[in-house]
Amino acid sequence: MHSKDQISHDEYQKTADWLMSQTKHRPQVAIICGSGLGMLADTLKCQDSFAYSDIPGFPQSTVQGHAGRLVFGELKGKTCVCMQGRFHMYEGHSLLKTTFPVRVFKLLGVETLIVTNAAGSLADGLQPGDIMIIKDHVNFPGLVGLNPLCGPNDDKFGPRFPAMSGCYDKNLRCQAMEIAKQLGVAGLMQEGVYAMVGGPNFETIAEARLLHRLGVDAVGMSTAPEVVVATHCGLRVFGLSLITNKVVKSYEDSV
Ligand SMILES: O=P(O)(O)O[C@@H]1C[C@H](O)[C@@H](CO)O1
Ligand code: HPA
Repeated sequence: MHSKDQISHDEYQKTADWLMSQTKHRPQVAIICGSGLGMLADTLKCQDSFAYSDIPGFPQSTVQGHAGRLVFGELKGKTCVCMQGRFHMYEGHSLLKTTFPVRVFKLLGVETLIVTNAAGSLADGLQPGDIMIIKDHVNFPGLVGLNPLCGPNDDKFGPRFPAMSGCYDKNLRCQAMEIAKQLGVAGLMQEGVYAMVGGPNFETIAEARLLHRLGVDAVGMSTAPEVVVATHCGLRVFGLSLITNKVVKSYEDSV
């Protein structure tokens, strides 16, 4: 990593200070809305919203279906901040830029990060329209050193070698399943393992078979770097994948 790619603590703090000067909301929960899930932010009450282009230091979203707005407000009695649109490695952002908002959330006083994404299913039991509660992830870019924590460690955020076992909070996963049962939608939900690939191309059949054999249930191109950075700085994490497609695993099914 080049030193020009580094982001100083002051830069995160400046963005957090600017946001706190613009809104009275002090969120406990941050929600990153994946592709097609941005409408959740529209349901917040007493909204204050900011275009990413107006927020000092914030990266810009280039993906269709991502509005590029940070929305503060109340959701079921909790003060939240929602990202309508996230940053992906395949857009050309450095991993520190893709995860920039997570550290800003920490400085705003957020305690819990909810990550959502669109993902392709590799598991027989996960159909398009189902929701997977993420119980763990395989961070393929991270395994080969494409990790936002590479480079000098910022001790003010967390330790040099943070543990990632249990990074998806067990209590939150259990609560989500209980609530799904109460709402009568448990049949659409199950826990599973998400894998992040770099993208932007979708998987070859050989790659899909490899992921399946490795125990991956759903695959996408985001989320893992945000969760790594959130866990590093002590945020509690809950994650959901909205299954948008079945990944093609058979040469007979390919077009
Ligand atoms: O932000 P997310 O992860 O929902 O973005 C979607 C899913 C894949 O990462 C990528 C291609 O579909 O866009
Ligand atoms: N592969 C990778 N990323 C994805 C997919 C997929 O099949 N669907 C949605 N995001």
